[in-house]
Amino acid sequence: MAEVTAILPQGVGYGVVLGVGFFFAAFMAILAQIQNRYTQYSTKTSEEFNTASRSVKPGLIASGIVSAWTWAATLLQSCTVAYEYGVSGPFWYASGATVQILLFAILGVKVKQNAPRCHTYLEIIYTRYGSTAHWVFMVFAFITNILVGSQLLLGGSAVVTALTGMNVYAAVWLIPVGVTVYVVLGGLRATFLCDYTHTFILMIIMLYFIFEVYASSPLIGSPREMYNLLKIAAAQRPVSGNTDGSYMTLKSNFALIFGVIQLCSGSGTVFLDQGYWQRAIASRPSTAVRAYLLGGLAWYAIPFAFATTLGLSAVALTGHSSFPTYPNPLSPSQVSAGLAAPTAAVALLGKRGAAALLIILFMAVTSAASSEMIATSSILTFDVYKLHIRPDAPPSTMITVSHIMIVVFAFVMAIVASIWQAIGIDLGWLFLFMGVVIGGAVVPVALTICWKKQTKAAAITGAIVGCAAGLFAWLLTAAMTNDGVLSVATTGQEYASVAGCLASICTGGICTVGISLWNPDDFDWEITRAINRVLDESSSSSSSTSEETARASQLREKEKDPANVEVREARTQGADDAPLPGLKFAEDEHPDKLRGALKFAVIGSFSLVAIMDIIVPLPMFFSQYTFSIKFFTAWVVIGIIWAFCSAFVCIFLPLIESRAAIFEVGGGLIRDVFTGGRDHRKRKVMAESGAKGDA
Ligand SMILES: NC(N)=O
Repeated sequence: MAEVTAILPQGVGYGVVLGVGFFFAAFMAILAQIQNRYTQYSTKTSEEFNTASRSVKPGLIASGIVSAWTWAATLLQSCTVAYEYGVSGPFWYASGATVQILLFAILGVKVKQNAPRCHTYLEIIYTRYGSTAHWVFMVFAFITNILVGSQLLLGGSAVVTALTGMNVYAAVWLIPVGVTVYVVLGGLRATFLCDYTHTFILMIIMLYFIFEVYASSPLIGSPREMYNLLKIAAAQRPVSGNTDGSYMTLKSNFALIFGVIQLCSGSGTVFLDQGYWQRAIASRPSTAVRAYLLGGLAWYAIPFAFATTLGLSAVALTGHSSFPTYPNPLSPSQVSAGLAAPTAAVALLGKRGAAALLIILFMAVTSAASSEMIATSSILTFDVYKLHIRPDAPPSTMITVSHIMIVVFAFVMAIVASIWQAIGIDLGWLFLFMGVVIGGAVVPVALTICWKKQTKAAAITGAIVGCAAGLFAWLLTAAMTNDGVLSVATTGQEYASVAGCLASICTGGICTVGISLWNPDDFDWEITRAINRVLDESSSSSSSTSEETARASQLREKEKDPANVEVREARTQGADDAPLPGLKFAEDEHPDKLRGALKFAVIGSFSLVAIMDIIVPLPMFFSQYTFSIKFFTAWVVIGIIWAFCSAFVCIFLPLIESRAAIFEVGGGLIRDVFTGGRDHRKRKVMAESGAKGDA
């Protein structure tokens, strides 16, 4: 097997992992200071730290969704399937994993309708089904976060090592360091802002690769040349299961199987990951749907355009002397480790390509890892510590626990990734395995917030039986298709994985629906609507810190201004740990008002899913169509236009929406520069004296 020799010095690996990590930590520290000084939101309150005061606008939520859902695998595995199956690989990677984000728009509205003050989806499970179900689903939630977190580190470290020669364990342990610091410093809102900058950089580098490959590279430089090179590749290395072995057809049996795996496993990694619930919780009620639909559509372009660029470049350039393993193709283990994208980047652009790939990957890994960290920390804080250890914990303790749990989870991610590395599990294997183990809990979790007839027994049985059925089908298929041999290689094959994923998700769904219909519940949503309402109404007393009381007073002052709808909305949604008594639903939070948003979510998400997963691909699959040069060019151009639209959503929309806040912060900074901070101190003293007067 030809090795991929490190093209960059080790120092660059350490420099990116530590240097860029600490740069963002410092950036986050500054952002948190600015937020605390110039806005009404303080990172020192646990509501703000964990829910961003439920006031974030759709553009920033969409950019946060894109950043959380852009894993190392989104860049690497999408290129792997492009390398293995041709154009259908990126298509199924993107179409299979956008669906869950689009459908989550429905859960986003449901959570606003039925549990508007929850911090985690597990609080809803606890309130509806009690302690046993809470523990069962907490295990599924932790497995999801640990699998995703460790997979991020595994994929990220494999590429850092391949490109720079950095020790793989050093990469696994050092990548989370900077992220931990910045998440602890900033909490959820500042994490969104940091995610925004990561996504900004990621989009720019993706567009750089696209233009290099399809416009300026002397090796490819146009869709026509790519088309010709892919034709030559198909003659030399035909793809098994594709029409005529072509790389330019959606009639690809293994890509279709991969698409089904992607659909199932993506459902688990979205619906069971607190990170996506957290973004719905952080949204304004009226705009959660828009944020998820926009986020899903914007994310689609990343695997689709990136892998249609670099994954296909790897196929096209495998026979070129600049390819790192020339004259050999990548070995199966190199493909499974995710090396198609870095080898293509090196073949195209040498050291520049390696450096660009290293940075884009680091951006993806760190921003997705930050989402996993804050999500898991919220579960450990609200569901383990608050519910089961210290129900009367004051806000100041909750915030300390949140910080500690972020550090704990960083250690867990690194330990588990090191174990995978040591026992020879790579990114590809883990990617195919995840849906098998967590799929059973998907339908029970979704129905907990959507269906009043689901019973506790049905939810628990569905999740556990689904998981068991998935594991059984996975191992049985691996054994049956490999003469009884069970190994990492045989259990990492597509047939075993698709059997396990389908068995897990379908058995879980059938069990939970069947048992519920046999003896249905008639749940009263008022019970989950009351989650944290009592806490909100009573917590203005002793448990609040003086800063929180002062902040409550500031909010009361702002609230008196008839123009300040935003502050009233934040207040009624528990924006602070010390709100006023007698909270009511905000206007747009009332369940009846959200019916229109729900209808929009259902129609929008189902229509888009039908287009992406049925209407476009299936006729092209069954007609066995092989792309003509014109069709391939149009395919590439659509990818490029989509990438630009995504860049607009992720880069410009948050700026446009937040212009008032930017001016407010900018005004505060300018005032401070000209008054030496006296004006700010005066306002603070006034707010604090107002707070004392109120107390
Ligand atoms: N987030 C994914 N499935 O790339």
